[in-house]
Amino acid sequence: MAAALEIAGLSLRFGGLTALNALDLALKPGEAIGLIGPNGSGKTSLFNVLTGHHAPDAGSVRLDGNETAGLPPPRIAALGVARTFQNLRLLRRLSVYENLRAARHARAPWREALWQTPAARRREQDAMISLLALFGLASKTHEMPEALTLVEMRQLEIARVLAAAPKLVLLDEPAAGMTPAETDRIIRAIAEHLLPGRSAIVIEHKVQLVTALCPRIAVLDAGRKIADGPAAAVLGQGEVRRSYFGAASC
Ligand SMILES: Nc1ncnc2c1ncn2[C@@H]1O[C@H](COP(=O)(O)OP(=O)(O)OP(=O)(O)O)[C@@H](O)[C@H]1O
Repeated sequence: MAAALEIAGLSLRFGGLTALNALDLALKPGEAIGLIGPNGSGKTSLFNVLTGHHAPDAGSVRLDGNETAGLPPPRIAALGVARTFQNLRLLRRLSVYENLRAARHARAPWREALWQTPAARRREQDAMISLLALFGLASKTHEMPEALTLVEMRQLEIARVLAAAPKLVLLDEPAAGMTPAETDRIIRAIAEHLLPGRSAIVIEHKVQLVTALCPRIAVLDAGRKIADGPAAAVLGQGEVRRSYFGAASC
């Protein structure tokens, strides 16, 4: 089966610091992979290259066979890559509904946003409201993001990703700051609404979330991939346990 995402020999440097070092990683269509590694191991840098926020120093990124490395972020978003951020990036001056609509139009052609017929605008409104309802936000449509709880903000971020109808989803610590019960809720929302039919990379320090969502895990350490395979096997490897969980847990 052709890869949905194929990363080969990817390197990214910041001056003398190598954030990504000759990284290879391939995802099949519909595959969800967990990406773990200690702080500073290059996880967010990889997302930044995949979304076009950093141009790599070497290597290639192919999305459905199309080279995307070095393209600007709007071009990559238009090709179907959407992400969430570890430190939420909601549009604070826009309502919940407007946040969702802006995310949809980040992928849809601008002409579509400008020249919508009243019927098309109504259809879009209905679709956006249904999406908010999926994430338990129907009663918050006109609220500003600051009025939401942390879980609601993260639900909105995930709804924004879904509104962009992406092929590849990049989730950066979607349960950061959440209690175990809240983490369970977000796991359910991601599993039921976001992952089906899409490829995904999930960065997360919480093993509970990674193992619930991702049958496969890759591990980065100092910009290199040190393990990649079925979740249970990878988490059981001595090198991974030493690098990720610290010597105490070995
Ligand atoms: N814009 C930047 N300029 C300079 N150095 C950077 C920049 N972004 C990241 N780095 C460095 O690149 C390395 C990889 O950082 P990155 O944020 O990708 O790691 P991470 O695995 O996502 O870490 P964390 O789990 O703490 O978010 C780190 O040493 C970091 O300090």
